Amino acid sequence: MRNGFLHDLPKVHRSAAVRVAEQVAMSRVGLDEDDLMARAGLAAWRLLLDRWPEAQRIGVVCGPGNNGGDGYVLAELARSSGRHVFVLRLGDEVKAGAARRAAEAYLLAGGEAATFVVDDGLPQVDVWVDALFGIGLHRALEGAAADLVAALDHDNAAPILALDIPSGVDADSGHHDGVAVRADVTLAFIAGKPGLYTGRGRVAAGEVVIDTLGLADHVFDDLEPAACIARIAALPRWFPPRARDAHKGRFGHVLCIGGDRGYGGALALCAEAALRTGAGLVSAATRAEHVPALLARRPECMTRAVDDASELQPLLDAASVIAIGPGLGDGEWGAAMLDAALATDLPRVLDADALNAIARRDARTLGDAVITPHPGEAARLLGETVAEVERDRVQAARRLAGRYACTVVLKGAGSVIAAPGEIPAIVDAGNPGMATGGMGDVLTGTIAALLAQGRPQGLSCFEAAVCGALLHAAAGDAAARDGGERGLLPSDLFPQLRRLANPVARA
Ligand SMILES: NC(=O)C1=CN([C@@H]2O[C@H](COP(=O)(O)OP(=O)(O)OC[C@H]3O[C@@H](n4cnc5c(N)ncnc54)[C@H](OP(=O)(O)O)[C@@H]3O)[C@@H](O)[C@H]2O)[C@@H](O)CC1
Ligand SMILES: [K+]
Repeated sequence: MRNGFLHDLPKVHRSAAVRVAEQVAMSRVGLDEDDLMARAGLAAWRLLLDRWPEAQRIGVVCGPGNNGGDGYVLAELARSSGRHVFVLRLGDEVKAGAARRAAEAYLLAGGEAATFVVDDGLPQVDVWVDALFGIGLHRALEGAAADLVAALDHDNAAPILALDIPSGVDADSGHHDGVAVRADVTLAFIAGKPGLYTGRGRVAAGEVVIDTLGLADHVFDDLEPAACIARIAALPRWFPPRARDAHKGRFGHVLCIGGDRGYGGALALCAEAALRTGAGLVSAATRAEHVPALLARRPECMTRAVDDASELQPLLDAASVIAIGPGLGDGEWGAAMLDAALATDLPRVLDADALNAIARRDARTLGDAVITPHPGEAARLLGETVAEVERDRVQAARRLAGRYACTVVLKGAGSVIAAPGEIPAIVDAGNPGMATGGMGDVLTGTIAALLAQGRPQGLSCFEAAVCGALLHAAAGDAAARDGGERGLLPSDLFPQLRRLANPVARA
């Protein structure tokens, strides 16, 4: 792995930044709103033709703003290409300017349009285009807009292409109140928006395609990105082949601590993930009763019985990175282990019961650490509700990173990684099959192993967290392709972790 590799990741921008970029482009290049709308409508029509070349009946739902304007441009292109096009609009008058001109051009050319009436239902079409609302949405959908979105959800079997953002989704946060279009494909204009990649917005967007509308990157030069997007395409650059003269001491020593009585499995998953992600050495410190099972399962892991913190000390002395939390429990034993781990200055990954303990203690000094909360743990760590965390996952991860002065991986659909002073990253991989017990333990071991291998070259906690969260999600996708999402086990990720961590060797 190389330092600074995150600089290459594609960036996404909030809607306010997109509007500034649009103004910069218009003033520098001499484009106007109609030009951009014409480009947006054309890009959408081309994508529709590419994805659904057989579609003859095309329905377009058009809202009152410029997102609707994009829809009218597409409708006219489809109509003039001989397709049967049907525009459904809301009762509202189309906003003056480019959107109204696009609507008038479609209607003057003889295009069909009707106002949506809930009792009439939806016409049968081959594809729907969602051009109700884009980045100008400021409130939850209600009335006819909500009824139309519900009809698209319940009374329609045709695929949906959303323009810019699925209507009802907040482009910046991905939040919606339960009423939002669920698209098969979303074509984002000018730049990706964070809300397309995480939380509910990720689910609503389906596949995301970006069209810059011909605007050069420099229109964003002075604008702080909202996040960068980590995709599987980055993995080969992050995992170059190992030096031929490498030795195990070069790849760090991960010490996994956890597995109070009755919780040995979580620690076994964490330790095996660290081994499969390429740590040079892996040790496990756990309750005596788990030692035989762990040794039998993975003799490569140096498993030790630890009853009190004094027995842990020699293991801490030998380690280069700590992974603590899986199966740690909420008893005195776990608390003593956590105290001993936090007393070192070793880099550490904290998960599960370690996070619950930290939330109870209100500790604020985690040092060189990665924490990997799911939304429930994040809510406890922040003293907020899960709904508050999920309403804007990027901001919640940033709040956590600020509060605990460490790197945060907020798990869930589109995991978000944040750290003080870093542009947050969103993982564009993973699937619902991964929502199962033990997946987090694998993530903890994966990140710890990357942290160990990066040292002493200086792979930061943030870099290891982004790389590890992507590797873990991509391994989950590969495992799901090989047998399906339902019934996917955390241990199914192990062969995939190894395969994905060796992309060059594989090619
Ligand atoms: N900017 C660019 O670079 C480019 C932008 N382009 C396109 O324009 C889109 C942005 O267009 P936009 O600004 O006109 O906003 P849009 O999303 O159409 O909605 C605004 C309208 O909806 C209304 N409204 C809002 N919420 C509502 C609600 N809950 N329920 C009901 N009504 C609601 C709101 O009314 P208001 O609240 O202001 O009274 C207003 O009338 C963008 O996503 C992209 O597709 C491209 O053409 C190319 C370049
Ligand atoms: K839309």
